[in-house]
Amino acid sequence: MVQRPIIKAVVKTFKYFFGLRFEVKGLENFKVEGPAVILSNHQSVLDMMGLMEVLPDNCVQVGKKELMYMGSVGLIMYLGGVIFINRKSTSSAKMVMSEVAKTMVAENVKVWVYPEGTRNCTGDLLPFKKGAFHLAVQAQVPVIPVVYSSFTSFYNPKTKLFTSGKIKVEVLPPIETKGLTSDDVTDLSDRCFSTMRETLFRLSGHPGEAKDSS
Ligand SMILES: CCCCCCCCCCCCCCC(=O)SCCNC(=O)CCNC(=O)[C@H](O)C(C)(C)COP(=O)(O)OP(=O)(O)OC[C@H]1O[C@@H](n2cnc3c(N)ncnc32)[C@H](O)[C@@H]1OP(=O)(O)O
Ligand SMILES: CCCCCCCC/C=C\CCCCCCCC(=O)OC[C@@H](O)COP(=O)(O)O
Repeated sequence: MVQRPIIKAVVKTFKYFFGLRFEVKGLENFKVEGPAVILSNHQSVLDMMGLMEVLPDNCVQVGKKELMYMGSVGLIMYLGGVIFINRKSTSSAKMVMSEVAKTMVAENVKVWVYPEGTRNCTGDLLPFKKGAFHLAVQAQVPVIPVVYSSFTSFYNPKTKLFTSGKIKVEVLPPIETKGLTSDDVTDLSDRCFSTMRETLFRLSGHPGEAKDSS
């Protein structure tokens, strides 16, 4: 898909306009052979810049179906291969995800999912939805967590705070799912949640947590 690198290159440039800097660690963790499910925290539309900053080749994202109707932006997402799901219908979303489990393996594609299922700019994580973990277990592919530090020091839509800022990004080591079954989904989700929350607090200098000094 020739359009994906073009979308990535264009969206990446938006950071200069918004005064955002990214400091990325762990990109080598994306170098797993074959498909994988990538998970990340989701704070705001600003995440689209963070997504493009690290997006590996051959990777599509899962998005809510309402985004498809956002005019030309929806069309660009469609052309970029975004998989649209209906969050209001668990059965329809599950059906789409099980198709994705088959095609990602057949076509060697990585799938990026926001397991919180919605934007959340509180400086913490929302409880994870299960879809991404069922997907990884059904496809028997690793899960790769990616964590972005909290935006709260420079971005808060409620108080209309929006200044320039630095976002720390860490791509964590892959977590294998080979041999896991649907009975293991809750454990897998809990494990990813704890690891990602710990990393979020470390990267953001959350009170009571060791602040990342780099
Ligand atoms: C110039 C401009 C250019 C712009 C270009 C930019 C391009 C980039 C675009 C990027 C798009 C980004 C979009 C971001 C979003 O839209 S985030 C919102 C959408 N994403 C999600 O919602 C993903 C996370 N959600 C899930 O995974 C959910 O689980 C979901 C599948 C949607 C189902 O929702 P829900 O029912 O609310 O979830 P639960 O997790 O509570 O599940 C209920 C029970 O069902 C079981 N379950 C879930 N999934 C499966 C499955 N696949 N197979 C089997 N069973 C499943 C789950 O275990 C629950 O049952 P139990 O309680 O465990 O018994
Ligand atoms: C003041 C902020 C202005 C920010 C503009 C930043 C520009 C960023 C680059 C890309 C252009 C727009 C792409 C739009 C994609 C929107 C993805 C998104 O964030 O969808 C929200 C969805 O996940 C969850 O929705 P809800 O939180 O449940 O509703």
